[in-house]
Amino acid sequence: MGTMAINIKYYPPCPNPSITIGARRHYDVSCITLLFQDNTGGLYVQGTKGDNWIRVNPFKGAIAVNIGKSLQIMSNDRYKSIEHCVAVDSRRARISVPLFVNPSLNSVIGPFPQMLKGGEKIVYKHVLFSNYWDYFFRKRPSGKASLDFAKI
Ligand SMILES: O=C(O)CCC(=O)C(=O)O
Ligand SMILES: [Fe+2]
Repeated sequence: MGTMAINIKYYPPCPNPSITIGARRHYDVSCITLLFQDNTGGLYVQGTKGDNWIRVNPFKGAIAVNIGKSLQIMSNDRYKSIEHCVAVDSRRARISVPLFVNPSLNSVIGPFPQMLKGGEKIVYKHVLFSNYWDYFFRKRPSGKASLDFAKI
């Protein structure tokens, strides 16, 4: 069984958005993050070539699903985690509610055999999730290089 954690985030209006950031660029350590957001907007994800930020426009009733680093390991890179950040708005407050779905701390994570195509090279070893968690948060703020911990 995994664990779930919910955050409730309030971003007040900010008079100077060009020199302020709501949430720094980072990856999530989770398997997946379900993100409920109001209609203010402000979430950006990194484009796949790593050179542009794409605005995730809020859509009434929609839940944004973000892949985290743990699912990237479990899927042997088939599902890649995405870097994201939050910009603030000069006039409008924003509320977002991310629900993080994580492996339990005492579980061992690694590529699922069912996820591997025939002959696919395994790129991650099995690691205790609590050790990976510690490593990830020692590498604050971004989690960017955290996959090194599990790389073969
Ligand atoms: O507020 C948001 O839209 C995203 C928050 C986030 O990325 C996080 O809490 O990890
Ligand atoms: Fe995040």
